[in-house]
Amino acid sequence: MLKYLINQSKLLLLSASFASIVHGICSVLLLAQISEALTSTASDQDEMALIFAVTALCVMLSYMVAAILFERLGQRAHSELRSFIAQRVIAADYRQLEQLGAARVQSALSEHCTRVAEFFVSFPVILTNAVVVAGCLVYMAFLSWQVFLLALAVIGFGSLGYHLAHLRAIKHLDIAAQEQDNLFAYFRSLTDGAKELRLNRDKRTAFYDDVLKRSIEKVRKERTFGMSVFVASASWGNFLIYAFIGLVLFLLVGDVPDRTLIMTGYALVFVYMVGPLEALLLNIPRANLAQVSANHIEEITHSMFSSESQTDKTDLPPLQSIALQRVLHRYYHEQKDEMFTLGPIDLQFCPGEITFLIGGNGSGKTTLAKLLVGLYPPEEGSISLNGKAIDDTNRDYYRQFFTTIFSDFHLFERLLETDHGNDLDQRGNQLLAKLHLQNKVKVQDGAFTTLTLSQGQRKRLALVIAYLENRPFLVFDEWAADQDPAFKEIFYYELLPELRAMGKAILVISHDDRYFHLADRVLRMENGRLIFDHRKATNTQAEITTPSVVTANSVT
Ligand SMILES: Nc1ncnc2c1ncn2[C@@H]1O[C@H](COP(=O)(O)OP(=O)(O)OP(=O)(O)O)[C@@H](O)[C@H]1O
Repeated sequence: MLKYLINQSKLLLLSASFASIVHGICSVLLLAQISEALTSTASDQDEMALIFAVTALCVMLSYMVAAILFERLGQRAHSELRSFIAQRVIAADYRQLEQLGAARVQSALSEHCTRVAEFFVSFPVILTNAVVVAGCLVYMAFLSWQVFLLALAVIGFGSLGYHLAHLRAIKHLDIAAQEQDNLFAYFRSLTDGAKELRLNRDKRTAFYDDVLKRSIEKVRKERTFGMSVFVASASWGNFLIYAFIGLVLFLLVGDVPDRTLIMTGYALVFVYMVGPLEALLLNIPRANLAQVSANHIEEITHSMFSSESQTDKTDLPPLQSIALQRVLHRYYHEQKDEMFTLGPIDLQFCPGEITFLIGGNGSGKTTLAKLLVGLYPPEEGSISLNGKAIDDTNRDYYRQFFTTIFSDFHLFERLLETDHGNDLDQRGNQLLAKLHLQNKVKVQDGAFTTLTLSQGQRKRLALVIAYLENRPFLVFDEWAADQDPAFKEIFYYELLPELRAMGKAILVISHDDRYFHLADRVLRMENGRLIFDHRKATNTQAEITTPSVVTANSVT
């Protein structure tokens, strides 16, 4: 992931890195000049002052350029990551997304993105300071190769300790990153379960103490431990620096004739080098944290692969038929080690027909609807549209034939269809009046004026959108369950027949047995199997598996 971002902004990164390196080199040159000025007795002071001034100017300018470029890089990385993840989420197979869960996606889009973007803030600090330290070492080698060799030995020793600490710390940061995904799910429960938490004190206390607080604590503990290991290793590095300075000043240099002069030179280099070294040691953990987040984002986006080709805008041909042949879908419940199997199911749908899908809770009605509309690809069997088989290459195209209102439907504030023409507001408001919502909400500039409505009213808004979308096949999953009796009548007696008259194919998942007689066809499911299929128009009736389960009287 980091590599991808680095590749995306290669030129900017190269320029920023170049500016950082120039900054590091100029800083070391400045040091060399200070050292020379302190120890030399030369008479060309004016020339030295001029060179010093030019170098100082370069230090300032290169720092400014590097900082601005890296800030731009950080912001760009942040926005690119967000767009990248959002696009992957949009394109991902629906089932993958269901399995991944909203909390992990939220966590990737917010916290992990921020941490990766921070890499671009710590990167220039690391780069500049690495150059300063390297420059100081070169300067040291210039002063004495023995000291230089000792410095290399200390760096090697320090790096080994740092590497061992790194392995340990990363393990804990990984655990914290995983727990953070759970934490985001609990944060959602804070708002989604606001009513339940207020109504039940024990539940509220248990949720806060045993779930939320525990998770917050776990993230804190793991992250603190991981970062403490890094800080401890940074202190170890710090100690080594001072041990090195002591060794050089009191043992290596010894009692030489020019001791004061040599000591002044070394002292200056050391004092100058300590700051950058500390900054280096403290910023490397931040880069590591970014790497952990980048790995996490990669893992998440990897599990959101898309097996389908996306559809370009196409005009849909008239719907003639949709056929399901021996389609099958399984859900595996890992915790319970249980499998729910839907199918194999054979079905055919035609335009201008109202089909009711009925059956007990958990019998598989919604799952069948998801298979029918192409949200789930069949694990076995096939689906064909107008005689043409549907596969990964045309499933997105196939889905464009449907408008659905599932029980967990989502309303977008804007009417996002692109080809509504200029009269969108007018048509939207006419439909709002038709669905008795004209006093509650309006369509203005292609958007609803409010979505703060009752659940029944929100479902009517979803129906407005369904009318506007004007797709050939409509699927209503217990749409009327939240409607008052008067509007239920309107839905079943007026709206459904009107849609049928428009030539739409309609699948209504319903428990409203008072209206079953209005259907052209009734399907009943039980335990993932279609056990009853009755078509009124042709008066054909098929009891598909166990005839004793349903009697024709129950649906006619
Ligand atoms: N996303 C999912 N992941 C795993 N299992 C699921 C998922 N959705 C549904 N199931 C399981 O599949 C079975 C059928 O569920 P489905 O929602 O299709 O039933 P339904 O007939 O629509 O029920 P209801 O009338 O209560 O809405 C259930 O036993 C449920 O546990």
